[in-house]
Amino acid sequence: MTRLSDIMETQGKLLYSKLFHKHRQVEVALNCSILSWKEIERSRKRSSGISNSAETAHSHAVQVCEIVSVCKTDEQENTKTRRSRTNAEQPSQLYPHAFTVSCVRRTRQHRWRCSDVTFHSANQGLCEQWIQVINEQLSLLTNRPKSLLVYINPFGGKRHGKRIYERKVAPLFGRACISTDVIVTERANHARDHLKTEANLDKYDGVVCVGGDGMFSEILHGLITRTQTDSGVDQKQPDAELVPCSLHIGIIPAGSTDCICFATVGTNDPVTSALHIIVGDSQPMDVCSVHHNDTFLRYSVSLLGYGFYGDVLTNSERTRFLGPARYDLSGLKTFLSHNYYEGTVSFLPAENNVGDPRDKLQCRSGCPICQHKPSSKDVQCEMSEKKEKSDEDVSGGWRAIRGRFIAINAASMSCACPRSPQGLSPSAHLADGTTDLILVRKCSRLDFFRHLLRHTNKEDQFDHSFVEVHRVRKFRFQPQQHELVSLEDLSVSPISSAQTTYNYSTSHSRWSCDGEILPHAAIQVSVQCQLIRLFARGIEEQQQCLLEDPCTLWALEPSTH
Ligand SMILES: CCCCCCCCCCCCC/C=C/[C@@H](O)[C@H](COP(=O)(O)O)NC(=O)CCCCCCCCCCCCCCC
Ligand SMILES: Nc1ncnc2c1ncn2[C@@H]1O[C@H](COP(=O)(O)OP(=O)(O)O)[C@@H](O)[C@H]1O
Ligand SMILES: [Ca+2]
Repeated sequence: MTRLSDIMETQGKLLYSKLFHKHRQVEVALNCSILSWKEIERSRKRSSGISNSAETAHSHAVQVCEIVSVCKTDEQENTKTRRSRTNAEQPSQLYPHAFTVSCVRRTRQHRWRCSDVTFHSANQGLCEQWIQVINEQLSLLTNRPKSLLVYINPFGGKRHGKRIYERKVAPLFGRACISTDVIVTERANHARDHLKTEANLDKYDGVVCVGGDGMFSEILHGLITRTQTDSGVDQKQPDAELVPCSLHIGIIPAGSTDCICFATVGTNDPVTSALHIIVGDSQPMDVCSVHHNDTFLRYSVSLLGYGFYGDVLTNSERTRFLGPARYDLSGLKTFLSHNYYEGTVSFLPAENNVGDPRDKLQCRSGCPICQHKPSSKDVQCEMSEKKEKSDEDVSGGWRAIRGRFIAINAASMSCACPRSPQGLSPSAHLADGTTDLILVRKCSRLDFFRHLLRHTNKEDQFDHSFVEVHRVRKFRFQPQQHELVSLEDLSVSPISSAQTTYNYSTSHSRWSCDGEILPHAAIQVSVQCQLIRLFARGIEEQQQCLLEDPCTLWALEPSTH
């Protein structure tokens, strides 16, 4: 059977009608990618040569892929609108039928909102036809999730996770006809364990995490482990070729730092995140696998931090009851302690085609550097070419730096968050298969303060003599001495030698791995390119927002006259 929309498409537009919007007559047109409308009277003036500067404000357009839903307007709503005007000649009284289109509207600072636009008509059949044709177009958008598995951490951040989901997110999912199974976690690792073994993942198009970076880490581990188990891959092998996860992960921010959400969406706002999930955005993301000798420890997507950030996290656990403020208090305490740690960092630099941490080419929506996904074979190939070219290179391209460090940070993404809107490494990429290794050597308190302060403004935090940064594919860290003695032995009783009294707890820091403490200081890290995908699109440039502005889109449309 030929669909109505197929017939209309052969005539250029899927649908075109004169309808009423906000008591004014408008021309409404739909093609396969854009729904647009403009006031008839004003557009006539324009065609007769009268000033058009004000008219563009009355022309609107929305991309079909950013329509959340379309439905018949509630009869009561419609009556209310009509009664609100006293004039008996109001067109909406003469045109009692209506349909409402809900769509994405961009507001300030990368925030999205859901806006309703209602069109009226005298003809009920015409309204039904509009609803049917728009719905047909929406059903062609196959990237949109229809069924989601939602995990809520009720204790993350300010403990508002459940309320945020129920009040701000669930109604939007309902409007977009997305079905959900919701699990409110009852203990730490509940979500991870459920994903690993119990959940029937065939039922879902994605998993939603309501919580902070720690909760995201649970979902990440559950999903990666499950994917490897189902594909027969042993993730514990350091050289295992991991299989990318087929389900997307959505993040509704309800934690303390929420840097993974902030760095992939541009804001920590539950409604914005819900809308990115609804429209089925897709952002691939690198995952670091962390091993101790040949033992698998954890995965990381944001910050692996030894020294300062490891200590901030360790010290903050005791004051978890303070919520997000625990990090500021612990940050101040750690800053005043001004500890440094000795060790050797070895790393395998990335090839030149992925840029440099100081090139100021920030990863944004549609980032060209992240478009090209090198296979592990490509990487091996480029590495061996590099090795051949360098005569003096006897280490397979690896470099080693020994020193005393206040902080060793590996940022696989910018780690932008409200505390640091540009992040720890502003030019790090979400999906280029590399991590930015930042080494902050021993320096004065004042110098370290200056370095920290630059994370809060636009100054270059790498422009210090005691800071260096490298874009790497793999790295290792070996703390000074006693790395083979277990943590418990060392932290309980300091080991004495003839000349020195050695105290593990002051000479070693701990690694913070996306907000979780690792049990070993000696680690090996390898970046797995684009192992997971989020319901996000990366941070949109200002320019991209402008292009998607309704007025601009209308100007691009062919005339309907
Ligand atoms: C002088 C002010 C300096 C401010 C410097 C801010 C740098 C912030 C960089 C944050 C990078 C965050 C990377 C992500 C980490 C998260 O995985 C992880 C877990 O998140 P979750 O709780 O949501 O699960 N979060 C964290 O580890 C929290 C890191 C927060 C660090 C705050 C540091 C504050 C430092 C304050 C120094 C004060 C010096 C004052 C001197 C007078
Ligand atoms: N029901 C629960 N009870 C206690 N801890 C939980 C529960 N659900 C998740 N967690 C754990 O809480 C920790 C912090 O969660 P997160 O949502 O990241 O909040 P925050 O950003 O405040 O740290 C995570 O390590 C997670 O494993
Ligand atoms: Ca990266």
